[in-house]
Amino acid sequence: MDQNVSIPQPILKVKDLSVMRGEYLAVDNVSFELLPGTHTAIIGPNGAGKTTLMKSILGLLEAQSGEISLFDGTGKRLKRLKQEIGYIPQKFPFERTFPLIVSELVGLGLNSKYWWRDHKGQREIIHQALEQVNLTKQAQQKIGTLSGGELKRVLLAYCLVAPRRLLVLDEVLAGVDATGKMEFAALLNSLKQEQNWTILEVSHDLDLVSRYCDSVICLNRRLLYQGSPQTTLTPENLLHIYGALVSPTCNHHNESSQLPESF
Ligand SMILES: Nc1ncnc2c1ncn2[C@@H]1O[C@H](COP(=O)(O)OP(=O)(O)OP(=O)(O)O)[C@@H](O)[C@H]1O
Repeated sequence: MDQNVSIPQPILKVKDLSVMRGEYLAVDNVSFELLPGTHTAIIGPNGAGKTTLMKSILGLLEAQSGEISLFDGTGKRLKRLKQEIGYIPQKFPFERTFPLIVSELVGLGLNSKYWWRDHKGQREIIHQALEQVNLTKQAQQKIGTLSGGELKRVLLAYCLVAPRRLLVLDEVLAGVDATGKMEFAALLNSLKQEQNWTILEVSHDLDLVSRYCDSVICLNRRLLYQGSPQTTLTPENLLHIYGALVSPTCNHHNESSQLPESF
């Protein structure tokens, strides 16, 4: 065996995780691992515990039992490493009259690694992030005036201004139009391929999941299936997961040549 070949270590390990929401066991004994540079979707019906699982991984909800190991970090080190996680929540409630403009919101994503830069350097990083999500024209716009889809892209730009190792997205494409979804998926794909970002995404869009994700976690409180889109998104499994006949419109995994070239 070649001693020089390094086996990639998981960036995230979840073991026997159970999480209560009030009196309700929302996540029941779930285990999985994520390898760096992969894009994984969590799918499942409403109320399946997807958001609960995400929030627990991020340390926003306490687990009842089980273990979560992120970047192999513990204690203070883990706190610092958490800066390397980008998170876009399902809901982003804010006061719409609050006088914050797009570029200011994106700038809040600069973590301590970039605060030492002068204003010009910071402005350049913010500009590049807005360019990546195609929102440079909205840079001076008040955040309360953005459309739902634009706000999602601003939040992605917020994650892009600092180097991340893990991007956690909770139904980030809900409310984004068809072109926007394709562009979003293309950007995620390039972050994964060119910068080795790991992406963990809750999604109800089985078509996009089947096109762009490397692996799928099917959840309904318990982890029902895990594997590639081809092996998990079968009609039999989907009937079991959703209790109804649903299917991705087609199975086009690995058709990455169809991705738009830039956002
Ligand atoms: N604060 C809470 N108190 C009690 N129960 C809660 C609370 N928050 C969520 N739940 C319940 O926990 C379960 C899991 O909720 P969760 O939001 O994780 O589901 P989900 O899979 O993300 O759903 P969706 O696809 O609808 O967003 C649901 O039955 C929900 O009603």
